[in-house]
Amino acid sequence: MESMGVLMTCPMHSYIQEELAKRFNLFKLWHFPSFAAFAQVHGNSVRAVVASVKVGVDAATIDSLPKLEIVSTYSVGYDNIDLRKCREKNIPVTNTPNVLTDDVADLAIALALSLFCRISHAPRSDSAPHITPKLSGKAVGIIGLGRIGWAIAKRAEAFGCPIGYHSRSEKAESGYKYYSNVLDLAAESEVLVVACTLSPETRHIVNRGVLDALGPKGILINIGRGPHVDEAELVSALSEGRVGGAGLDVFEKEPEVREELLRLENVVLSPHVGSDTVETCMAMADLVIANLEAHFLAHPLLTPII
Ligand SMILES: O=CC(=O)O
Repeated sequence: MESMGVLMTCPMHSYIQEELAKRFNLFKLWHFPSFAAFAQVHGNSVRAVVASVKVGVDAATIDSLPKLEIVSTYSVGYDNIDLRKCREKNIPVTNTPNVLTDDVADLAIALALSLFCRISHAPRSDSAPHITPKLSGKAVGIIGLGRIGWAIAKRAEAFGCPIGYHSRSEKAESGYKYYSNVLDLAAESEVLVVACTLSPETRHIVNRGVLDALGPKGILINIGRGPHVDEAELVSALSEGRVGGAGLDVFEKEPEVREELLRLENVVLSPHVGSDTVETCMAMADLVIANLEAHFLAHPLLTPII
């Protein structure tokens, strides 16, 4: 498959770059001055695009690559891939579900623990008492009970937390309390976790009303996508003490992070690293490659979205 042209949209973990380069004719878009400059010279050679959360694939990119056969994103989320255009052109799209579920769920719990226990604010000496709320037993509300939401629920259950959730439909088999309305879920939660996929319907699913329902003792954890939360409203709610705290791995205008969030005391931030462990980066890379190989060998795709 060495002759198959594969375009990476942005730098990713060195393992995926090396493994793709061993198997395909790899183009690294960031080595070119612009996409237009790249497409003019190599556009006809690209049979596959490997995207990621940082740089997806829009309609114009797809239209500029006449031989494009498949898009494989090195992420579980695919909100930055133009699925409508891919459908129109019969281009399959794959993602990397399952392999990153544990890491993202672990990070959600880590952010909650860090906020409650104020780990990064703990004094170095015992000059001042460091007494904080505890996570164990707090009511946890999860927006989106998919694979990741479910894994977060299992972890929170181990902390003795009662679990509620909101999703498009009830999942009675979970045994958790279902809320058809996010406001009601927020009102009954002490920890509200965003774990749904981003779509026009879930954009700003956490708005001023939801933040006020969560209240001054509640904390918000977002390991989904930045635009799930109305960030301007979150900043106001945090500054005015209308919400207790926030643990955020994702931001509305990544990679930018609002100044106010960097200054607030009741906030813990991580730079969209939910799946960035060594093991998971390798597993995600292997899945991207397995999908590309399956496609070029005309085998069934492992994790198709469309
Ligand atoms: O955000 C991370 C992913 O979608 O994989």
